[in-house]
Amino acid sequence: MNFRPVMYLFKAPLMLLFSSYIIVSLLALQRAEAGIRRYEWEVKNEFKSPDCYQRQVITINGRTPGPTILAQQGDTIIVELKNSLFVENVAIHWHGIRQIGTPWSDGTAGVTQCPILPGETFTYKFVVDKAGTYLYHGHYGMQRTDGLYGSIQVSVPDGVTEPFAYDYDQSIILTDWYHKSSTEQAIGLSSKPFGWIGEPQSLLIQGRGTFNCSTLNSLAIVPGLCNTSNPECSPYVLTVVPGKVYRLRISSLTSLSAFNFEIEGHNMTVVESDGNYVEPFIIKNLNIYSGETYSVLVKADQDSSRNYWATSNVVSRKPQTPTGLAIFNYYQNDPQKLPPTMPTTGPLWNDSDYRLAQSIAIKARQGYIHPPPRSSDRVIILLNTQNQIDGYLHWAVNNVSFTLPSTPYLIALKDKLGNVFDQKPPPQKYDLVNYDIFKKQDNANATTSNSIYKLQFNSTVDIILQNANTMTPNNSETHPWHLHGHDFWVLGYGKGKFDPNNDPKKYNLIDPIMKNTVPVHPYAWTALRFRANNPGVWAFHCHIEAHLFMGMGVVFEEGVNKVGKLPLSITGCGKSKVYYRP
Ligand SMILES: O=C1O[C@H]([C@@H](O)CO)C(O)=C1O
Repeated sequence: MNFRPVMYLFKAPLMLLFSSYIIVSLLALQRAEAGIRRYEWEVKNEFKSPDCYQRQVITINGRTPGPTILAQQGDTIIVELKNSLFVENVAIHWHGIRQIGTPWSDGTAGVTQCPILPGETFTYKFVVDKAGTYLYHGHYGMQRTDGLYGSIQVSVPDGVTEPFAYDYDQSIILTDWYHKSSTEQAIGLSSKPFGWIGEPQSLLIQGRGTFNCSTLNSLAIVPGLCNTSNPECSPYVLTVVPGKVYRLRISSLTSLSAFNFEIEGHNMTVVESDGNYVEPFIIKNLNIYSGETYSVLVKADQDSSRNYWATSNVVSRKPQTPTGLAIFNYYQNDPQKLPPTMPTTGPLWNDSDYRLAQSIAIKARQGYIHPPPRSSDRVIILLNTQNQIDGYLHWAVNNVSFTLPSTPYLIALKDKLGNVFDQKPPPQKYDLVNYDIFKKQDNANATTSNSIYKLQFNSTVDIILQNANTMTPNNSETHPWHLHGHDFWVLGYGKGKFDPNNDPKKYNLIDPIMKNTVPVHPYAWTALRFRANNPGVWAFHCHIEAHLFMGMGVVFEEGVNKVGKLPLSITGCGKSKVYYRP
């Protein structure tokens, strides 16, 4: 009897099993590979005309905004960043990414790393652990203002669906734009007499705006410098197909301005903010502060025979900058065809109640609520003020204006490099009884310091941001505060002075949204809660570029002894350059 066919009968399934094993393994390899997103970026100085006026900007691979990072939850992002700037250092912060286990990749020069020197290549490597809308931008000096920024879009893992449906997904970054470089701005801010940056020259939507060249002072006119027919500054166009739903990931990386964003004739349903699902609410226009991100759903359900305006308008400060314009273009109309209407002008710039109401409306989405701890272990009240220190204008928190040490905190603390910064802890609160937040104050005892708050690892911390009058009578501004390394619960907002005995009773402990950036409104307070459970050193600061530069920030340390071995690549400045010499 010939057994061969029988053998083959056994062999065939075995071979099938084996080959399918190989295919599955190969697929698995591909999956593992697909989980790594590698980028090579070159950061350069170039001339560009984002609003038709040519100035020096900072580009990534020739672009501002830089390339969008598209990733899936759980992916590892590797960015090899070559600093080809002529004379400036650089660092890039991954805004909204918590950097769990990789605090050295947060990209905050002076806090988590030494800045990257010209000619050097630095590798950022981190995991995007939560789906949502995030950003990246320069975090050295005020380089974000020079156009060094972009979007990070993280999608849900395979097999998971979002709690809302849409047909298309698009990131749109809103900014304000200055004709002076960040260095010129920084010189003014740190001079005597003080040179304020002033209001922006134009507002950009996804890196494009239009400056009215005819308003240039005749002395400033250099042929070709301002050219409205330059294609670089043609308005941003979003082409939509009638009947389709668009998820627009609207974010703001302004230097100074708070915005109101609107798409003429179209409602928006807010569904996500800073990487957290929002209980959907419908709005005509969106107030958005620097450092915030929102996903809104927009249905292209209006008259498809015409185009519509998408606009950004300055709110909270008296607008002196023309409306930012983009075109919401219904497919098959000419994308350049201007809408037949006047662009929308937004709400009254000084209607803070309107903005406060929208802040209060934001709640966590049902089914996606992360309830906060019922109580906290520590309450830190941070009074936001303007001050004069030795004749220089600063911003301060509890009368301490923040400065950076030359040795980054993370290296100094983790590797015990000694007292490279002021060891006296900054104040936990201000004089709640006597300080009048409604009056211009001298704040004569204000100082500058690089001291930090040390938080007990795993403790629950409440932060109360208390706004006050500036050094201008009858003036209080809006400050968007951004926390690195964490999302926090937004427990409440209130007008006037925070009352530690009664206001906490009104906190929302049921369905507060978690965010990483939140505004404190004029003459008002905002209460946040977070768990100090991410080993590292984290900045918390006003996201207005000039205000941070003027000292409006603090730093938190938590569980630094639990941080893994620091990569050598983050060292090389301050005391760390001596320490690591063999
Ligand atoms: O920091 C600031 O300085 C100016 C003004 O207060 C002094 O010129 C202003 O509007 C700020 O926000």
